[in-house]
Amino acid sequence: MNAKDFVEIDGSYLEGGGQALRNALSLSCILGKPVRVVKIRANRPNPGLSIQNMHGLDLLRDITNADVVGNVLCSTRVEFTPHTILDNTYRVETCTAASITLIYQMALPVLLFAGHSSRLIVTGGTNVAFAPPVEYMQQVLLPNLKHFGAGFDLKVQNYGFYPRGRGNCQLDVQPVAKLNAGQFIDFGRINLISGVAFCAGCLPINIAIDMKKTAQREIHRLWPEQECTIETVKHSRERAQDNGAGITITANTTAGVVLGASALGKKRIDGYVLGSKASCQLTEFIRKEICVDDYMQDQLIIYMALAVGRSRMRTGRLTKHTRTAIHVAEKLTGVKFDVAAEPGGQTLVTCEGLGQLNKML
Ligand SMILES: Nc1ncnc2c1ncn2[C@@H]1O[C@H](COP(=O)(O)OP(=O)(O)OP(=O)(O)O)[C@@H](O)[C@H]1O
Repeated sequence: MNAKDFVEIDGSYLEGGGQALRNALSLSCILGKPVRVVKIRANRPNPGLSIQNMHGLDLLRDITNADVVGNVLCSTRVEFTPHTILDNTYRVETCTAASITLIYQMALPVLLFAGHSSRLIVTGGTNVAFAPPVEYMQQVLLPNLKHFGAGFDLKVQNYGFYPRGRGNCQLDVQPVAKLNAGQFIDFGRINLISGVAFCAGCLPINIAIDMKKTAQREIHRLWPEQECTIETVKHSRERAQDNGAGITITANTTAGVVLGASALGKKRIDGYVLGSKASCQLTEFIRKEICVDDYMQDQLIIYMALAVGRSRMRTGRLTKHTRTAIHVAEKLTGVKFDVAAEPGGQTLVTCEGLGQLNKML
């Protein structure tokens, strides 16, 4: 491969985390364009490929039978030349608490452009810091992806937490002929707030109950009449071997908006603090009447770039993650994102997508 045949992505740009690498590699596979990612995760305390990135990279190599240079731990430079997208059952065993959802974040868009359905079984962490909790993927990403005509089925066999992981999930993906343009413009009215507060291992169910009560109190303080159902769960030993606790809550509106917020227990777990953190985040999104929450923003950019037609999302201030995702998508697809600040403090992001068709169908 000639040096000039690679599209080069600077992994230190803006956020400088793993997301630039994930988006660059996913787009490389879908578009069939070789990429070179340099200065990988330059702004992280431990730069270069993380274990999670390595597993994701190897997975995409297997899915597209790609030629890869630089797929070793801590590598700051990778060259990736994809071939055809192959549907199959893929297994990834991270043997750590590497985020399962971030590995899915990388592979999901690619498998949507396969010829048949695929299954992706991954072991690692289901609820770990700096990554979407598995409940967020099920309750927030899935309904948001439906706006693009895409979907998946995600089953959690085991929950896994830092440091040992040992979670296990199965993702089933049906391919699409194309992605529709996503419209996230009208807020509508809140019709349901719901969620799940969990604990596992030696942690008592009271922690989950504290999370639930605090979150409900915060919601009812602002909207006394609002229905807010939060399930409390203590995962059995069969389904979660280690200690862990967290809460994910979502708000659904009459216009089909789904916003999510979460909190994850770390060393000293206080159910009141976690419940308050997640509910304050969610109420902030609701008060701003945004249609895409702060975490979903960056995760939707790749779908907007590939869709047929003009996608629109009304969101809050753009995060660095989102601006990074836009930069990578523009560089690889050639599409242009328009970002406009709105008087109410919201931001309108629009993009005429590339109109990528699934060549395998
Ligand atoms: N609490 C959360 N809820 C939903 N999504 C989250 C949450 N925390 C992080 N994310 C998402 O996880 C991704 C994290 O990307 P980032 O580039 O920061 O990865 P990273 O921390 O560098 O990890 P790595 O380098 O190991 O890939 C982003 O898509 C972000 O929106």
